[in-house]
Amino acid sequence: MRCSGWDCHSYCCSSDSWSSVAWRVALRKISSTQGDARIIVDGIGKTFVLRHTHSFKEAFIAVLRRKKISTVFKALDGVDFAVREGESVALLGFNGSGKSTLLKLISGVLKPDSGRVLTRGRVAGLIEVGAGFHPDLSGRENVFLNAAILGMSKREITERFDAIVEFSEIGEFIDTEVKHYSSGMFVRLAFSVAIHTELDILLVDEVLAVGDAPFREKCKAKIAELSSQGKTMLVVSHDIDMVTALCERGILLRHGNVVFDGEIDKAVSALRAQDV
Ligand SMILES: Nc1ncnc2c1ncn2[C@@H]1O[C@H](COP(=O)(O)OP(=O)(O)OP(=O)(O)O)[C@@H](O)[C@H]1O
Repeated sequence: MRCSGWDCHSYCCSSDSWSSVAWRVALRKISSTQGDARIIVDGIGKTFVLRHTHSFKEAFIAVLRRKKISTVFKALDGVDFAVREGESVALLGFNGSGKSTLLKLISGVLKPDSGRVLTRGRVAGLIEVGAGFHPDLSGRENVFLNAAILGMSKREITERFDAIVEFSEIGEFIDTEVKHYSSGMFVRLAFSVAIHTELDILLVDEVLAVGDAPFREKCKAKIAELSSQGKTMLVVSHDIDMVTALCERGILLRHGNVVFDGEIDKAVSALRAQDV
C-alpha cells in the first residue's frame, strides 16, 4: 500500500484499513517526524507455527494422547528502528535471531503479525539465492523478468543489459536456463540486476557468501560506491570484516529482539560479548 511516497507492509494492510483517515493521519505524522527516514520498522512482530506431526494419522494419535500438534514460535517480538536516507546498517545476531525474517518483512516478501514496516523509495532486495528467477527461463530472460519486478522499463533494461551481463561475468551462460546455474552464478546475476536498477534502498542477506572471493570483493566495492552515492543499505552478514568496512551502524538481534543499536564497532563488541 502506498501513501505520500511511503510503502507500507502492515498486519492490517487491507485497502479498507489503509484508506481510513486514521491511517493517513498516522502516516503524515510519521513523515513529518521521520522525514529523512527511508525505512521505519514500527513494533514488528512475527510468529511461525511449528508443526510436530507430519501426517493426519500422527496428528490424530497426538490429539488422543493429548500432545501438542503444533506450537507458536515468536521469531520477532516488537522490533523498532528507523534507517535514515544514506545510512548503511548491518543486522547482526547469531543463527535464528531473526535477521532474515526482518529483511523479508522489510522487502514485503513476508507480512508481519503486528506492527508495520514503512519504506520510502525503490527497494531492491537480495534476500534468497534464486528468488525472483524462473528456473526454466534463460539468464537473459530472467534479467528482463527480474529487472521488471524491480520496476525497470523494457527500454531501461535493454539499455543496461550489456552492463548487467558484464558485471555478472556470466558470459556465454547468459542464454542457458538458470536451473543449470550454480548458486554463485545465480547471485552474480541477481546482484548485477539489482545494482543496475534506480534503487533507493538495497537489502542484502547472506547471499553474497556463496560468491567466490574475487566476486565478493567486487560486490563490496559496489556496495561502498552505492553507499557513497547516498543509497540506503541494510546488510545481513556473519562476515564481521565486511560489515565493519561497509556499515557505520549495527543493530544486534537476539531471540527476535533488538538488544543493541548503535555504532558498528560497539555492535560487533556486543555481538562478541554474547559469545560466552
Ligand atoms: N517459514 C518459517 N517457518 C517456521 N519457522 C521459521 C520460518 N522462517 C524462519 N523461522 C524461524 O525463525 C527464526 C529466525 O529465523 P531467521 O532465518 O530470521 O534467522 P537468522 O537470524 O537470519 O539466522 P541465520 O543467521 O541462521 O541466517 C528461526 O528459529 C527459524 O527457524
